[in-house]
Amino acid sequence: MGIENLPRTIEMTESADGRRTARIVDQRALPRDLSYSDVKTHREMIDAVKTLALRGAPAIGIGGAAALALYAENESGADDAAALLSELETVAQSVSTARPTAVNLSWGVARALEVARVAAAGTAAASAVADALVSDVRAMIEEDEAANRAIGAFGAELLGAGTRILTHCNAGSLATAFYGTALGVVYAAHRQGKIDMVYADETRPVGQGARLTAWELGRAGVPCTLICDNMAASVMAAGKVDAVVVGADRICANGDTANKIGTYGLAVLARHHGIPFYVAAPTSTIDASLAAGSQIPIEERAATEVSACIPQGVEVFNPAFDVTPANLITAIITERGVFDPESV
Ligand SMILES: CSC[C@H]1O[C@H](OP(=O)(O)O)[C@H](O)[C@@H]1O
Repeated sequence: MGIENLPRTIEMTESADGRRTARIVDQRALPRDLSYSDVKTHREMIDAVKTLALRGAPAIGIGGAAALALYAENESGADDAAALLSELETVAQSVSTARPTAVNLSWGVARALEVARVAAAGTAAASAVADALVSDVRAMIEEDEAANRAIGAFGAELLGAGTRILTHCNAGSLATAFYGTALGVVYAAHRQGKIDMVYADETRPVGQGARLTAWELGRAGVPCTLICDNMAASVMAAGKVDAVVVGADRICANGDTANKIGTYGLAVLARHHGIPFYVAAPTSTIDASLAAGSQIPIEERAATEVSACIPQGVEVFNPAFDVTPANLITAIITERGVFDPESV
């Protein structure tokens, strides 16, 4: 067992019929089945992101860029580079708004659009633009894994022997191209023999912790105890947690951080119990255009995610994320190093 047992979350390949394909792990089927979906159009990618087949901030950033590459290779009938670029400007709008909170999605789409613009400036052939888009998605995948391994290394330095971590949702290999951010810290520290236990919050309502984090850690051979979200306080009070490490979907200029709903509560609990609270994220998750967390758009999802049996006439509130203020975050771990939240 080890991280080599983990699947690659997204890869650009070709299907048997020769069409360009983004092969993704269909995370909706885990932990029951490890199955893959072959995404061939930008609308299929939008659907994969909206339905959480592909999820996790860095992973959907790569998916967003792949959507433009798939459009260019499989859908466009443009006669030349200029016409294709014009079509991609429209496609980019629909892809980048598939989910509002993780800045990585719009970051990945914007990067792809710039790759297309640069390619189109140097060629009249639409096929050359498509090739450039596919190549850059592959580069993005490699860069993301490298960033995660750097985050892991920096994060592991913060932890001592016998560390017990609590984490929330899935900021693991499945949320990225490979290796993960918060779980990247866990994997690096585990390799150094520092991890005694990882408490994984189930993470209501969609269960990314139970379905994905516990599955990943099991395959990687990392000790994991699954808990309900409402057990985190008691586990901390019992002195069983040495550090909380979570991912992020958007980090503002002042260090306020959006992450899976329930993260803010963990930060308050950690502060009450004197436990360090770390956010692990690549710099592509930083949105310096937003001054503070109050400006972060918070996705609200379907009521049916909360419960299958909702009494007639009962309202349901299902925000998928919340914002942790910078003053509750001990440090933000990026591929460039560890930073105070206010100076990230
Ligand atoms: C490193 S992934 C960041 C972030 O994305 C997850 O949200 P979702 O499962 O809805 O895509 C969760 O907030 C992770 O911490």
